[in-house]
Amino acid sequence: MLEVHDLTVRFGGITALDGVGFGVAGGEMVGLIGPNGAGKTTLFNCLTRRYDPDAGSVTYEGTDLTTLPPHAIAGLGIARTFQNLGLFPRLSVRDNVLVGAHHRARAGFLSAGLRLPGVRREERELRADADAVLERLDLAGVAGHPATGLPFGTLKRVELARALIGRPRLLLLDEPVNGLNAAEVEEFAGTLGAIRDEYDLTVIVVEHHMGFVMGTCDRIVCLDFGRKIAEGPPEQVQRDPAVIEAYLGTAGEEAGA
Ligand SMILES: Nc1ncnc2c1ncn2[C@@H]1O[C@H](COP(=O)(O)OP(=O)(O)OP(=O)(O)O)[C@@H](O)[C@H]1O
Repeated sequence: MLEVHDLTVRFGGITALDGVGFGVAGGEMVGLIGPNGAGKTTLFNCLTRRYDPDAGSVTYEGTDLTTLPPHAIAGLGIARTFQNLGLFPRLSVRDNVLVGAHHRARAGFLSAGLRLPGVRREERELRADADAVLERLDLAGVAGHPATGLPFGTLKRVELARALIGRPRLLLLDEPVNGLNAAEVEEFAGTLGAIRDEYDLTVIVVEHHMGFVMGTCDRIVCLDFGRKIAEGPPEQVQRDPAVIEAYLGTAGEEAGA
């Protein structure tokens, strides 16, 4: 489904990604790990066209993403969540979720302004979809509540709901369990596993919480200083000397164990 080939991104003197390559098959859940500054978010930003790579390619179902404008990404079925939540504090939970469906709305400026019947039908459909996603993620009770003031664990689920309403086939999760307590992490892992099947998703997840990554992912790719230093099944990557060395000194605070 996705083929990352020889991807290189430089910021001035810093090489954030240095010839990184790996593939992701449809239906897989791949964990992207590595110490702070390894290049994980930069890689996500290349997949969603926020950054232009200096070299390399990203092929998604046969299309080279690097040739497309950023706004085309959602329409291809790629959605992401953000490490620090990208929600609008004053908008209700439902409206925050609906923001994730913007590329599905077909109505133009004029027909929307005139509120033609087709526009009203489209709005009804999107609202019904939003309500279904909210219900599925146990958010129906806070649908009308502004995002501000809600517990962090709830906001993380709102962020996931907003990605899901875009009907993605490839879901990119940036530190989805960061800041959650142990019980919330376990619950999120269970929800994600179920949703992955229900929505037929392929998932790439960046996460420092090793228990979560190793327990939920089929395969792990580990970056360090912009390079891929290991790739394989969780049990193999966990034992990889290069991975252990990369995490030495930071393992205690980052492992989230
Ligand atoms: N827009 C930018 N301008 C300059 N340098 C950047 C930019 N974005 C990332 N970097 C640098 O690129 C390197 C990789 O950063 P990146 O955020 O991708 O790492 P990461 O693995 O996601 O780290 P973390 O786990 O802390 O989120 C770092 O040295 C970072 O400082």
